[in-house]
Amino acid sequence: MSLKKIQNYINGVLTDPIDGHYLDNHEPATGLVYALTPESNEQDLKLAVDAAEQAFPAWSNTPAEHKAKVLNRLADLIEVHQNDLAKAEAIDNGKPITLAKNVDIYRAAANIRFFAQACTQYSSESHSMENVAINYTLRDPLGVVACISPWNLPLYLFTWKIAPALATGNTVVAKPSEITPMSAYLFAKLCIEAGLPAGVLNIIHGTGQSIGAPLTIHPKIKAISFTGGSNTGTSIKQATANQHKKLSLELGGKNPTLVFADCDFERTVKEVARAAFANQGQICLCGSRIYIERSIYQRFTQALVAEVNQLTIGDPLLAETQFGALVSQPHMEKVLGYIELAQQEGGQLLTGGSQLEMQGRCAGGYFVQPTIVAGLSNSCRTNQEEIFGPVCTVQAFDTDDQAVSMANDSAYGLACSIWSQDISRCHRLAKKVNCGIVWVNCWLLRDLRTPFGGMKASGSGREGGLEAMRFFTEPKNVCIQFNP
Ligand SMILES: NC(=O)c1ccc[n+]([C@@H]2O[C@H](COP(=O)([O-])OP(=O)(O)OC[C@H]3O[C@@H](n4cnc5c(N)ncnc54)[C@H](O)[C@@H]3O)[C@@H](O)[C@H]2O)c1
Ligand SMILES: O=C/C=C/C=C(\O)C(=O)O
Repeated sequence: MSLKKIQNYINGVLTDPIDGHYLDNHEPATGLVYALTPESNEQDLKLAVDAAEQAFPAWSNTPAEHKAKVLNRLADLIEVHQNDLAKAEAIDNGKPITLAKNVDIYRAAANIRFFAQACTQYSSESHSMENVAINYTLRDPLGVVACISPWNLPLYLFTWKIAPALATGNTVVAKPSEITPMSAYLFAKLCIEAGLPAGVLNIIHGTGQSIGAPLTIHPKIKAISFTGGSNTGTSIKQATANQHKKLSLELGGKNPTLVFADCDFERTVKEVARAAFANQGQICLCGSRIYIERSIYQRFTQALVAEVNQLTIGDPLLAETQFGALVSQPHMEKVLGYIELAQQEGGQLLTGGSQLEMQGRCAGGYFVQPTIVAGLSNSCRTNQEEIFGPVCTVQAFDTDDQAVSMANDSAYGLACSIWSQDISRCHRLAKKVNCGIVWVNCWLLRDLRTPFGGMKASGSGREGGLEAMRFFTEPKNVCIQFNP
């Protein structure tokens, strides 16, 4: 069987990489190579950046209504093709197809629609100095911007960046993860069908080393919106330090979940399990450090284990599957290594702990049991390092202050969830936890208008809603004095 070759999308055309180099693209559920991803080089990159540069004057002067029309057409096409896109995402990433359809693909269309509308409503501020002068603030697009995205929510996080970048009049060179390139490739075809002008969006495939790093330091790139690991974020910061580019870095997490005795018990068990294990724990927002008030610790952990043990684990392509495969063999090995470490550090497995041997089509897949570890202190590596897989720890706390200090005892600061019916307590703690996103009695509930991002090693800058519109534009104040 000949393998499907993914193509770059440069200047409005699907193109093969110039020197013909490809990487194997594995299906995580089977371990088999099913497609080839371009390992593009700097010549491909030059074509993409030049195309974006040439497209910038016309696109940046396109009326908002027209940009909105094209973007809405793209969102419509995502919806028309939602089943195919969800299937592609499940094959490429290993995530359950139902999750792909209801979260990844649904939200990809929603992102594009949101920013299509936002650009028609975005207006600049003015500041009157009574009868002396008026200031108004221009918000101009930046030029050619880079959008670099990871493998865990491939199309969703891709559109998370390119939708606001395009809506504000920038042109884009985007690099999806080389591990999950398929949905971005299919998306390129939809861009052509939607009539997005050539060069406005260019999608270039390849590794971080061959394309990611050269893209970030390219002198024509004015801003970088990056989602990925904290170490990669640091490299980008260092590599671009003397170039004065605008940077938005959405990085890793090691998110605390705080469960109080007065929570709505049954619902909290279900949601805390979902927060820890959705997408096999491969969401930067997953709650992987679970802190439980001591009076309910035993009952809650037992119920959590029971909840996790009844998850339907299996072929990502089956509608009933709730828990699929990890994204790659190296990632699976990393996660299994952490499970080993957790035990060396003195942790006890309450459930899980091993690779799962599957039957039939999925026999060679990268499946790891959802794993819950107890008995570890906060300071051990298992509780300090991002595992980014189906592994969480449980610990007991006695007081609100102790819960906050355990939550904040981390290099990361992305998200926290708090489960209690005492809303005053939730409000008090929400102010005290050091992270960019706090969910109270919910997790991953998203309003696209809200600021999204983290503190400390979880990144700098915010995207989402107005924050994204601001990131992708340069404010320029114009002060006009009236005739004295
Ligand atoms: N904060 C968030 O919103 C958020 C969302 C999703 C994932 N993440 C984080 O992403 C990580 C998992 O994703 P990953 O393994 O794909 O991350 P990664 O950092 O390895 O890769 C992310 C992207 O950056 C590219 N890249 C790699 N090295 C580069 C370099 N030197 N310069 C420029 N680009 C480079 C990759 O090819 C990929 O496209 C986890 O740490 C997770 O927490 C964060
Ligand atoms: O893995 C990271 C998940 C990011 C999610 C979002 O950006 C979002 O929910 O908007």
